[in-house]
Amino acid sequence: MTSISPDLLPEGFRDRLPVQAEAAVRVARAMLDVMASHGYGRVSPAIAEFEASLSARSGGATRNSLLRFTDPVSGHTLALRGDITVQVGRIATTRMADAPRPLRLCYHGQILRLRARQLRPEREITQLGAELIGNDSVAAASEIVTVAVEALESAGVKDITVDFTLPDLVETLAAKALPLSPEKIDAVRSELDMKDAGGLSALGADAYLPLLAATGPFAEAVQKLRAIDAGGALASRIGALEAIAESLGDRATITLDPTERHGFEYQSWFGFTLFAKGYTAALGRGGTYAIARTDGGVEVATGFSLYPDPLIDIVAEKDENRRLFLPKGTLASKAAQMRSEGWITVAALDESDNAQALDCAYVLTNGRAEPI
Ligand SMILES: N[C@@H](Cc1c[nH]c[nH+]1)C(=O)O
Repeated sequence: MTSISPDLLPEGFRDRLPVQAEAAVRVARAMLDVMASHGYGRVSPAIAEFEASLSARSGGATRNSLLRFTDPVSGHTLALRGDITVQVGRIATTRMADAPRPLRLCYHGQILRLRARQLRPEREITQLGAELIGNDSVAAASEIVTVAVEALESAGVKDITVDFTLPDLVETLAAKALPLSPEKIDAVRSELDMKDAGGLSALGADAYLPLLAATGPFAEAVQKLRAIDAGGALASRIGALEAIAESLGDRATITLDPTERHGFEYQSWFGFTLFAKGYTAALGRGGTYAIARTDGGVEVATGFSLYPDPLIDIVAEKDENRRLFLPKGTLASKAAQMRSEGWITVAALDESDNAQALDCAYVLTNGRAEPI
């Protein structure tokens, strides 16, 4: 493929050409079909919204990552969406506030980031996911993790790993079992996130050091976490993680990294990241969270988002070429028959059209598809 001139598109944006664009649709279709089959109704939120409401719902952390602009029509600052989950929350608590709970919704679209991230140079990213609104129980988390894994499987992803985390672990322990002054909570959280033992000691938070070791394959890591669990503050969390893990069975490898916070800006007691063999970056993320309601209350929810861009190129590469060249003069009825048999027909418009040049792997010869 010809290289792209750097001034054709801004950094981090890309066009998909035929084979990749088709693979993107197929991957999305397969994943959305899984969500639909579990009862998730599709919503399609707006690409841009008022910046103030979008960032208020995004949990401060994403405010600086939104791409903003002034709308010449309304005069307001708008932002391009950076996470469709937040928009689904807005829809659920406004226009669908009276819909029965639990409310199952799914979505698919492009999101935008102001800046590229270390492992992801893209700024326009495909996001696809499901949100279960009105429930953040173990049953809800088990369903969400299962649907997420099934959605990845539907796109041909194998050797999936689900990494569990406890996003509010530090707050939970700091409340009583391992007391911390409120101003230290954030600092301890970020040292744990960076796995920095020295940093923790410097903060006088040695009691939190063993948490760094409670990481790895689920069964062992959960035992370590239980051994640390001062005063049983985490007993119900540990039980919940075990129940979710059990519901997954041997469908995926499960690991635990209880102090992982990165990317879990608004999740509450449960979070998970999806990885798969052959992919360096995470393919998805999810967890439990709370959505602000218009009456000042909150509503709990559980959901996941997948980021399928890296697997689209792989699916595209594996694509079998089913393009069949139809020489000039082929009967329309024959062409229709070949399409109904699953062929992609490419009709010659004049005698000079060439099968190979038109990327066909087969030519219709004596009424049959013959490989070139
Ligand atoms: N939208 C979140 C994941 C998520 C969905 N629902 C709950 N959490 C993300 O992309 O990081």
